[in-house]
Amino acid sequence: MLQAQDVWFRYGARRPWVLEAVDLAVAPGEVVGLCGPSGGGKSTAGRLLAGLLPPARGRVTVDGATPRPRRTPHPVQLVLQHPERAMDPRWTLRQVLAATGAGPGAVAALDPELVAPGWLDRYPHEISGGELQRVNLARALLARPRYLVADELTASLDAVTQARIWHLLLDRCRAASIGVLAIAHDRPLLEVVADRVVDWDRPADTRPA
Ligand SMILES: Nc1ncnc2c1ncn2[C@@H]1O[C@H](COP(=O)(O)OP(=O)(O)OP(=O)(O)O)[C@@H](O)[C@H]1O
Repeated sequence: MLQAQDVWFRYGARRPWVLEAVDLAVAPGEVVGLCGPSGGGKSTAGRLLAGLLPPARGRVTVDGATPRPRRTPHPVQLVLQHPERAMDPRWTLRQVLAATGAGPGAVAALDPELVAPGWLDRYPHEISGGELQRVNLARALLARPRYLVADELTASLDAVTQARIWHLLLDRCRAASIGVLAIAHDRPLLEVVADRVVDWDRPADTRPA
């Protein structure tokens, strides 16, 4: 189980709380949708769950334990909306994928449905946005995560590409019992892809400091 228990977080001691007493849980193989208003703290929660930010109070646990901060790869992988921002533009996609520590064999053996072999020697700007998001997803899966946090994974893509990427993600996560937290504004999308949807109805700017 990926769990946030009574988690509090703010970006600085004088800033308002972004997360207040948050509880969230994702079971192995479960797909949980997280929906809510802009600025409500969904992406912040995703970063805490992936170990990129520490809670001020409360606990984040992965299968009952608190992951060590520098343990690589982290058992919770975060996949963001803009893959190009998460990749070095001077690296080929083969280098990007190899940097996970997976090794050239694992990169070459990637499912061609996810990453076409012909893309590997191209640079990030040499494939489309939807194709690059597939590479980004492959990169997260190469880290052999127990859980994935998909933050607006397909928000800037057309409907056909969205469906293709979600199909690939759900297929692989179900096969490996990887739990998924899917963050999105698009509630109808979450209703299709998730086993259950959690609504956050707490815009940050209405909360006291
Ligand atoms: N690095 C940061 N430093 C300071 N404040 C931040 C930082 N990142 C986010 N915030 C603030 O924290 C609050 C929550 O932001 P967050 O991105 O988690 O919300 P969100 O629900 O994901 O929003 P959206 O749906 O618009 O992506 C916002 O008020 C935002 O301005």
